[in-house]
Amino acid sequence: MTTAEDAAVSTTREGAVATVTLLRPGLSVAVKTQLRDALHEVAADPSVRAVVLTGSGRAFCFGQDLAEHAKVLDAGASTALSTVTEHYNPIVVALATMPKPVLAAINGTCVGAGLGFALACDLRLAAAGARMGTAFTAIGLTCDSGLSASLVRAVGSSRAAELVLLAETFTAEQAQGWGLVRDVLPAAELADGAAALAAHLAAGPTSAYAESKALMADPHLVEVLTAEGAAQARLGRTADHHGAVRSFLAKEKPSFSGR
Ligand SMILES: CCCCCCCCCCCCC/C=C/C(=O)SCCNC(=O)CCNC(=O)[C@H](O)C(C)(C)COP(=O)(O)OP(=O)(O)OC[C@H]1O[C@@H](n2cnc3c(N)ncnc32)[C@H](O)[C@@H]1OP(=O)(O)O
Repeated sequence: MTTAEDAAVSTTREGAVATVTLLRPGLSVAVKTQLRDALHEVAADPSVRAVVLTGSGRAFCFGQDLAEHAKVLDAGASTALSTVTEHYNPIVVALATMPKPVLAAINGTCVGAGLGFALACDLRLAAAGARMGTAFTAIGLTCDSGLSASLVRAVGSSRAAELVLLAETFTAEQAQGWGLVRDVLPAAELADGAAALAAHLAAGPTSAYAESKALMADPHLVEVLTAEGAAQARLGRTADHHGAVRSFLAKEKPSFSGR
């Protein structure tokens, strides 16, 4: 039973629209498990006909909580990989296969697995100036949360390679120019803008949306997620990854040996 102070994710309802909010930007085990469970709940609820995924405060999602992750790495915990199979992958599959429209309202910084989650949604709105990025290679990892396929599908292989290999952040405005984001709104108007679009979709032909999503979905999603998990398992043991996480937390520039 999650008590109020433990709540890392909240779900609110406005008519047939459910809004799932990440209350913390770092994907800790608590955030991931509560997000996975919240998405399963709204997916199974026939009275929910559209879903909004958003964050709170300045950030949408920072990706894996690196402070928590460092403890797992230091402990050499074999559970580290299960986070991909038990947390990340079920969240992405829930978003991508939910039989109703899912909007990401990107209220602020959106990087790493956070970007993967946003791209697993059907539509994206973003706050003006929100920074987005892949982040993975900057800490010696590769894509997960389906991003190795969803980013290529969204922006093309050339730009996807640039975004993954260079791990530079980009703005919501740039994302809009690439077709990644439907609309960029002033931060103060994002929630209302997302609510209006979600309400419009919630009043629409839900079965037709579900069938359309199924037809347009990536037929290789599960295969992609499995391959990403295997790659993360290999990379998660590298000195580069361990060193980069330590450097990030120490606010130092990482150095990479290439292994
Ligand atoms: C040994 C056995 C191993 C077995 C196998 C292991 C498997 C390993 C793999 C497991 C699966 C991993 C899945 C990974 C998913 C991911 O998402 S990886 C990517 C993680 N995210 C990042 O790397 C992003 C890091 N953050 C940044 O790049 C920047 O912070 C930013 C997001 C671009 C924002 O920059 P800016 O606006 O300049 O703000 P900052 O000052 O940098 O940050 C503000 C505060 O927030 C803290 N913070 C930011 N990101 C994180 C994070 N990811 N985790 C924890 N904390 C974060 C940052 O430290 C600042 O904190 P304060 O200094 O206290 O304010």
